[in-house]
Amino acid sequence: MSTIKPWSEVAPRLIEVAMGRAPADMVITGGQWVNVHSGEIVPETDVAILDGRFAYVGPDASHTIGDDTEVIEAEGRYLVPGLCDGHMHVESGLVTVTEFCRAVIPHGTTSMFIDPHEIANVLGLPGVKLMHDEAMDMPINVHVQMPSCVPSAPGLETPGAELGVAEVTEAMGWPNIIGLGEMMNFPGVAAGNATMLGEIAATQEAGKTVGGHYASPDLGHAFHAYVAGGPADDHEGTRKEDATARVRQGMRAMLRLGSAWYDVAAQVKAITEDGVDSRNFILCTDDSHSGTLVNEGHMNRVVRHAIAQGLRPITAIQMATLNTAQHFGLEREIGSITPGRRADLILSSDISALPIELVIARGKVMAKDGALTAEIPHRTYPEFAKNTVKLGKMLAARDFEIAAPAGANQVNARVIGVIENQAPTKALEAPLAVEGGLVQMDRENDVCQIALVERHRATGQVTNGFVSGFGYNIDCAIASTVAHDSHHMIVVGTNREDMALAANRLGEVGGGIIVVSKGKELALVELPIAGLMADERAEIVADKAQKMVEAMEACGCTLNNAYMQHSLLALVVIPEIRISDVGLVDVTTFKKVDLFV
Ligand SMILES: Nc1ncnc2[nH]cnc12
Ligand SMILES: [Mn+2]
Repeated sequence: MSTIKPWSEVAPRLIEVAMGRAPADMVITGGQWVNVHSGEIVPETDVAILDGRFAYVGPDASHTIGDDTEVIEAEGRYLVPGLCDGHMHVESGLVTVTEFCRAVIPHGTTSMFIDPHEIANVLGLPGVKLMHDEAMDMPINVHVQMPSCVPSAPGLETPGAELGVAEVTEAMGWPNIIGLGEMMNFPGVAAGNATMLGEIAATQEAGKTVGGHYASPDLGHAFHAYVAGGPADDHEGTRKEDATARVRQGMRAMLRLGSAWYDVAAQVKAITEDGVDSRNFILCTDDSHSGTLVNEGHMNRVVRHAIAQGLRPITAIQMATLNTAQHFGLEREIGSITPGRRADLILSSDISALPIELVIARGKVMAKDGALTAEIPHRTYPEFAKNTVKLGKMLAARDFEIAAPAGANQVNARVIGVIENQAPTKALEAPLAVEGGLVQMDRENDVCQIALVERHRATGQVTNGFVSGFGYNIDCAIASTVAHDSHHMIVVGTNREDMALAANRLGEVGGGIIVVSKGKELALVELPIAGLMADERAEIVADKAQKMVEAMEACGCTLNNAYMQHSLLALVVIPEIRISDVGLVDVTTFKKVDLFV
């Protein structure tokens, strides 16, 4: 258990160190202090640390050095506060909280704000508690938001569990809950839905932060009503005006750079072009899969990217440290290198390229030059969190057949259009031929089938539809039990026998992602925990995921991080159109729509 003593308990000893009456545990000398409070870079600064907290930050800490003090010479390198991810889903990394932390600490991440609504949709409150308890044992600060929308859109999907005001109220009493997870049911808020407002009230009464999710381009009355309802931030903006609107209304604008959501560049223009105050902007990742974590980075990648868009380095760093801490009411615990705060600090020789050369968390050296140097014990998950894929029957090609209306020899079908590097989809229509009473795919025009296979209640139910934009051009099928947010199983394919094979195989292994073609398994990423996560190291999962990506490419896929798009096709709270166990959902009207126009 990695505990951090409260400031009040450590204060007397911090004073002794600052006065030179007692030795520090650690002193870092001669750094350039990235002061996120004043916006300055203060040269020749020393830092003294005791009991995991900063005791002294100033020009000379020699009076705090004792015989057993560990002295680290910064030699003019930048002293950067440990980086914070303001909104993320651990499950999108395909690994557990422990393995996610193991992967991101070397990138300089020392605080994470996680919304475990993914495991909540599969295992309910017990699943949230599993990740909440695991997070408390981490050597970095992993704060948990209580999921607010399980289901994400009542009546439009049937997840494996349901959460409401009672569960939120209970969780608000847990020690590591920082607030409410993203309030995705934005039409419900605008409609004054009692459950949504009850959850928000329970959060506010507990003095905690309400996370938002307003995934709509409508900045009119519905947006104003949403803000009035209480959500305090939002990460679903994609345009400059989205960011400005949120900040003007007193929300924090969370700009995300995930594996496949590139929403920083457009929105940061509100600051760089229009001069909007940056203090209410926060950087986050939302969804990073294991390959991104292992090969590109985590919050260091987001900060570098934000600087590359023209932000002053200190502004980008504020958006990933102090701004985040202030948003969650933690500015006196994390987010800056100042006395009393948790001693989370990065040493870096270049404030723009931000190479992460040393990572200190809670006063302990955790990583050097990109490699973890501290031990983090492996976490074993209980049996109830496994074998969560319940298909109820062996699926066959006929389960994926789409019957045409009687007598039709052509139909006009609604098609989900995926958009590269964006979470939203396009609602398309396509003329499709009918043969033998069955609607045919149109590989020439990149229209293949999509199916949602119900996997929580063993109903054997399959909902079929069409999708476009992946580029698959041979007989193949890709199936995944990571299918935000209800996490049934999404199967995309050009061949119905392959679709059945893919689905049945995932049922056998307890969940994951699989690519099959012409009856052969090309790649498989097993995710035994809730069908969402592996309890293996991120490097191993990333390697398997890379083979999965290459297999998708071998099937003709040309999309960047197509797996991420695949995993969002059931997310009935991001426009324009999604597939659900209730059918096709128009997410601009929040209504079920027919497959044929
Ligand atoms: N951006 C997002 N909004 C809602 N649910 C999600 N699950 C993963 N990413 C999400
Ligand atoms: Mn969201």
